[in-house]
Amino acid sequence: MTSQQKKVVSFLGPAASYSHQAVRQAFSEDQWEYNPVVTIGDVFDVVQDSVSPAGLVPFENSTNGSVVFTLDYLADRHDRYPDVTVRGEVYVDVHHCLLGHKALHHNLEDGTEGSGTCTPTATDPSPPRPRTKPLSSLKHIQRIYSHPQAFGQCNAFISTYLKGVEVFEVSSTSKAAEIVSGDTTGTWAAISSQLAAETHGLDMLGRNIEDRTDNTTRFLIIGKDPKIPRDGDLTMPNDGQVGTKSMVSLTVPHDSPGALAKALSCFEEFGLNLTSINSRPSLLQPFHYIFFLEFRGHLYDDPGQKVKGCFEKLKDVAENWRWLGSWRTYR
Ligand SMILES: O=C(O)C(=O)C[C@]1(C(=O)O)C=C[C@@H](O)C=C1
Repeated sequence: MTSQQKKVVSFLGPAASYSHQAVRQAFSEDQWEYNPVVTIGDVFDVVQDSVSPAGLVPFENSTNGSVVFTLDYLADRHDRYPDVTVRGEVYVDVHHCLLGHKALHHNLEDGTEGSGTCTPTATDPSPPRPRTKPLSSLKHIQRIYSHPQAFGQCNAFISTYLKGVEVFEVSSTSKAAEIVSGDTTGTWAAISSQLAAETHGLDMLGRNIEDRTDNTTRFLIIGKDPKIPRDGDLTMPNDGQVGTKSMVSLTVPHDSPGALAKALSCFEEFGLNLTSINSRPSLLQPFHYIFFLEFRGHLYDDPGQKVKGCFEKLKDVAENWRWLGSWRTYR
């Protein structure tokens, strides 16, 4: 297939981000052109504006929770993304590395000294133990760069071995590696992937520095036309499907006792199993919320009319609600 015939999938770049790795898992490079963009908002923009029929965004991490940037775009408070729907999901095992430049006079003992435990304080009497030790001295490190999500997944390592080091939040983990590759002082480090170390020729100062071995990020595939990517367009096989999921966002009358319970009972009534609930400020009034519900079921593969039945009921109890997509799941 020539590059002109390929469809475009957009994701949070630059190359070597975890989003890029998720794209490689789900979209064959034979059929898809990979388009790294700068922010999660850019992914929504190019999908809504039909520049790209598919996009991929991080949604939640098993250690650090929801990716609030993505929830905020799905909340679509300014009606900027009326046609964007979720079309699929991809899971990536996330193993972070500390990347930078080894100290010139490097003494291994410098980096691994201490008991590997963080000092207990009044606010954190039993701080978590890091799973791994640095691979070389970190005494020279003065700055660490990464995506806010990645910092939240490596608390124990940072608070034990990089205490007091200045933290810089950037748009992605691969952006962090790119910035550190341009460092001429040799004192900056990035929390990023093994692929980013190879891409930017950085030294590995720490490996598997995430707090938990089961650290996993779930990404959502978004599209505009519900037929793209249509079943079978993805490299993900049709076989191996374990079920379906859908997502809705909703607001309920704030001063009506039981309003949220009534909305949730619509799912119970039709035997639809909820798999996640998130909320973000609605920004209509302070401390009012928009809720995001995911459940097992598919709007267009709905033999018992359960999803349609639930949505009919939801119309009566929700103030506002929106179907945000239905997709097949593989785990
Ligand atoms: O920065 C990246 O590499 C991303 O793809 C973003 C992101 C996220 O926002 O969750 C993805 C996976 C990891 O959890 C850390 C960062």
